[in-house]
Amino acid sequence: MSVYVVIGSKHDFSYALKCIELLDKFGIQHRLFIASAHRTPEKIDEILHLVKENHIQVLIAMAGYAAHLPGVLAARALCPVIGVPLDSSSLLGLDALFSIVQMPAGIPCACVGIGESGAKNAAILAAEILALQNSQLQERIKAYREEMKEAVIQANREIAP
Ligand SMILES: Nc1c(C(=O)O)ncn1[C@@H]1O[C@H](COP(=O)(O)O)[C@@H](O)[C@H]1O
Repeated sequence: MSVYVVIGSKHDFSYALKCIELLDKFGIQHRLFIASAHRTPEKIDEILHLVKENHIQVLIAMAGYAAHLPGVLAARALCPVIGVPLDSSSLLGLDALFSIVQMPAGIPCACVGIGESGAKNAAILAAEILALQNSQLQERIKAYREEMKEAVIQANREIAP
């Protein structure tokens, strides 16, 4: 049970961390790569080779600007790819969002929201996909939701004890 996380630049690292923190919480193994469909197409080949060799079931790809990285990975890998649009450009992630979400029919790329919450949701969505075949992981997702619920209940107690 392992997920590869690919970021388009070292400058995207803080978003990758948010995602990886949650993958760790769910006990999902992961490996992080920095690779760009534009700048390092050879590195993409290398990653895709590892995806196949290691039977990776989900890929998470994060990029800002014209975010071709998730779509290129989706075109070449058979497993689901979750794209995370990042707000690194002056268009605040709208450019990346459209690049990821508007894939032509035939090559889907899942797309979560822009930035940090998207990075977190990508990890949770990956966990949900993997949990289809793993009841222990399903239990961890349930526990995570319970934790969130508790946090809201606690916050209510604090404002209206
Ligand atoms: N969108 C892509 C791709 C790609 O799609 O191949 N490669 C890098 N990038 C993005 O460019 C932004 C600026 O990168 P730099 O800060 O390195 O110039 C990053 O947010 C990266 O994800």
